[in-house]
Amino acid sequence: MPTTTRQEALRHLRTSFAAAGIDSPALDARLLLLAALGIAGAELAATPAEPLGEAGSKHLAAFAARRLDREPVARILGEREFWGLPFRLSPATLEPRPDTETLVEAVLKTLRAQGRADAPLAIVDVGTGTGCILLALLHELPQATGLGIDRALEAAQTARGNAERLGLAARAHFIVGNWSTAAAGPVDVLVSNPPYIESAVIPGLAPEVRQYDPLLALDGGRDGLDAYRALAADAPRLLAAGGLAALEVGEGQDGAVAGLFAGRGRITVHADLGGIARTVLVEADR
Ligand SMILES: C[S@@+](CC[C@H](N)C(=O)[O-])C[C@H]1O[C@@H](n2cnc3c(N)ncnc32)[C@H](O)[C@@H]1O
Repeated sequence: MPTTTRQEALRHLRTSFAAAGIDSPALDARLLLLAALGIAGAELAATPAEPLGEAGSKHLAAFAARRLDREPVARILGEREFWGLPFRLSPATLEPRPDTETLVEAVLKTLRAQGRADAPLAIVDVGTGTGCILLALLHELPQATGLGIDRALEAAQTARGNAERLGLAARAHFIVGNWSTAAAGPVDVLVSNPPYIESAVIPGLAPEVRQYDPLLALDGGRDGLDAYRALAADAPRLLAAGGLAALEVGEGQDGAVAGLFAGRGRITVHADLGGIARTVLVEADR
C-alpha cells in the first residue's frame, strides 16, 4: 500500500520471503526495496518512516511477486556484478556466479607469473553467456583481444552489449558457434565455464536455477562431461604452444577433466572460496 512505510514494507517482505523458503530473505527484501524506490541504502537508513508512495508501492509489489515465484534478484534487477563489473542478463544467459571468479583469478595469476600480462594475447571463451569471463580478463589485460562463442544467439548479443557498456567492444568479438570449432587457432588462452550438470540432476535443482537459468547453460549430458570432451579434442588444434586452457568444473569433476587433458602439459587445480576444486588449468607444453 502507498501509505506503508519503508520499514514496514521491509519487515513484511522479509517475513513472506522467509515463509516461502527463500535462502536470504533479509538481503533480497532490502535489494528489491531499494530498487523499487530507486534509492541508495543510506537514504533508506535515514528515512525508514517515509511512506512507499504510489509508484514505489506498485513497483515493490511487482518485484515481490516475481521473487516469490523464485525468480533470482539479479534477474529481477536485470544486472549482476562479476569481478566488480556490471553485467546485463537475458533469459538466454546464465547468471554469473562468484565461484567463476576462481577461473579468472587462476588465469591472471599464471599469466602474471609468466610475465605475459602485458602481451597482445589472443583469448577464446567458449560458452561465453554474458561474456563475464572474457570481459573480466580483457579488463585486466590491456593488450589482449578476445573471441566469445556461444551456441545461443541471444547470449552472444547480450555479451556484445556488455562489452559495449564496459568500453571493451574494440577488443572483444562474439559469435555463435558449437564449442570451439568456429575459432581459428592458435590462441594463447582458452577459457570456458561450460554446461556441466548431469542431465538427470537438473529436475532436482533449486527453482531459481531450474526455472530461470537456461537449460543450454546447465545440461552437460549424461555424465556432465560432454563439453570437456569436445574442448579436449579440439585443444591441440586451437591452443598455441605454451598456451593456457582454464576450465571451470562442477564439484568432483576435476579428476575426470584433468584426465581428459592428461599429457597436454602441466595441470593445476584451483579451489573456490568454499574449498571446492573449481578450475582445472592446463599450461600447454611448448
Ligand atoms: C554455464 S554457462 C556459462 C556462461 C558464462 N561463461 C558464465 O561463466 O557465466 C554455459 C554457456 O555455454 C553455452 N553453450 C551450451 N552449449 C554450447 C555449445 N555447444 N557451444 C557453445 N556454447 C554452448 C550456453 O548457452 C551457456 O551460455
